[in-house]
Amino acid sequence: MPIQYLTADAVRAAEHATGDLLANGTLMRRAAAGVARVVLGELTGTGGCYGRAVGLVIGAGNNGGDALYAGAILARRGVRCSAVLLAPDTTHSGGLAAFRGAGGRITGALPDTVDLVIDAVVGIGGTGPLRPAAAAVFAGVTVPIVAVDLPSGIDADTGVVHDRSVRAAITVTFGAYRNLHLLAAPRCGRIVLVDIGMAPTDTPDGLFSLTDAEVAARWPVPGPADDKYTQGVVGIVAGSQRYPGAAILASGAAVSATSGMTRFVGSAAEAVVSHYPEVVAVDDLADAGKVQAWAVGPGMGTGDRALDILRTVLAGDLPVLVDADGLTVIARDPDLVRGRTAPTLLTPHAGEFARLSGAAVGADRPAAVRALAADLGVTVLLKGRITLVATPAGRVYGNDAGSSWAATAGAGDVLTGIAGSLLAAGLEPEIAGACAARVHALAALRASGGAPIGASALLAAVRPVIGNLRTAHGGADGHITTG
Ligand SMILES: NC(=O)C1=CN([C@@H]2O[C@H](COP(=O)(O)OP(=O)(O)OC[C@H]3O[C@@H](n4cnc5c(N)ncnc54)[C@H](OP(=O)(O)O)[C@@H]3O)[C@@H](O)[C@H]2O)[C@@H](O)CC1
Ligand SMILES: [K+]
Repeated sequence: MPIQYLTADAVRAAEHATGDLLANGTLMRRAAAGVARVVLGELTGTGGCYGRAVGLVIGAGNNGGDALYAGAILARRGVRCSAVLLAPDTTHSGGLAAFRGAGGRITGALPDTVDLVIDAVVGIGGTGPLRPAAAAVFAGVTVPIVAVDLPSGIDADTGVVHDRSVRAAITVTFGAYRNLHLLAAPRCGRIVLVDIGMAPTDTPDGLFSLTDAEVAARWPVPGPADDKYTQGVVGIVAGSQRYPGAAILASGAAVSATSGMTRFVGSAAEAVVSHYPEVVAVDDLADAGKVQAWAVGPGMGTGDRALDILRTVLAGDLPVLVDADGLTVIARDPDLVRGRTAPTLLTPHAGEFARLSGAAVGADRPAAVRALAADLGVTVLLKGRITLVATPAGRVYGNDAGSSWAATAGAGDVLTGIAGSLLAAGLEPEIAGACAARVHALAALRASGGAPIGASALLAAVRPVIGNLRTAHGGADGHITTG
């Protein structure tokens, strides 16, 4: 099952659906126990709990209540707990009584020496940046911060990171992930999901991510009856004689991502074959031969020839991926793709997205990518540190790349080749996009090892990453016995 991320409203609905558990405070006690468990684990791992000092920053709502109950548990375990109350008149009363009763102290500011700080300013009820008083409390904090539900100052639904916001080492959340845990993953640190006994319902048009196990399970693998044609032949249209790089990278990625066959169309045919002799490369579309999907656009130019190729390919009924220069052509004439019934995947970066939609992506990335997908009636993959793939029906798959090393020239061409080959293998466009984004990100991480990389290094890591994913998730191939 994909991991689901909920909006604040959906979280509240799921909490309310628990009935008594919400009303009698059981959910909050469970949430607090989860926070305390994580904090105790951190303290234990860094020298022990007894006598250690923890500071709590408590806001006006239930998020503060979670932390105060957690503080009570910590205090009873010998942790010295001090809480700063940002809204003393509206502090959660039950939590405050429990905290005080267990020996917790209320202070005007965080003590100079604390081992860890708990951020309980706001949870899903927060809006906007940290207010100045809250920001002032965090200003000098250098120790790890454990965020309750979310790092305060980050929008729960859009993941917008306001200029005054918390950067957490660990985020402890409850019952289900919230949108920001994907959309602002780099600010959340390690995310711990605590089971509090609420069961969110599946929202088809929600936000999801694929687990590595799912990516491994969906990756096309040739079966005993397969030959080079049956696995899906991808046709790459990219690059030019003058600029062969995009052609080579996209074709190489297609060769690496799936077994079977890659065709190439373009004036860089000779250069492509010199790098990848297994590619069947021709200059003209008319000579291309049969494919099961097209991946069109990187470095192909934006002139009449590009328009002709796109017109021909998009008029057919095969799956088509369009990237880079191809997107510039489509931005001038969106009717080329609008209403297309065969699977169609557009893979813009932010600049290309703005050209296609007529406006910058803006703060609410899921909303923007959903709107463009719905408007054009095709699947849209918006590149970025958090790549988002939206279907016209509004379902979004996100992938946190875990690093930004893939922000390098030519990396997009590699993504085109991977996703194009997955389309040819028959994956739905949103799954092809999500799986390609995941493997692309893992390849960047593997290739980098902490140092800058170019797209060639990323491409070279694609095959080992797929192999590792499959091995790690039960995709081992048969073995040969001898003797
Ligand atoms: N329901 C349950 O039993 C369970 C709930 N759970 C927990 O409850 C959390 C949701 O609680 P909630 O709804 O009380 O909202 P919450 O996020 O604590 O605070 C909102 C208040 O803060 C204020 N405020 C707003 N923006 C601000 C800002 N930028 N900077 C500073 N202050 C700001 C604003 O108050 P104002 O000052 O405007 O009066 C607003 O009313 C949820 O995330 C989870 O942790 C779990 O225990 C599971 C069971
Ligand atoms: K918080």
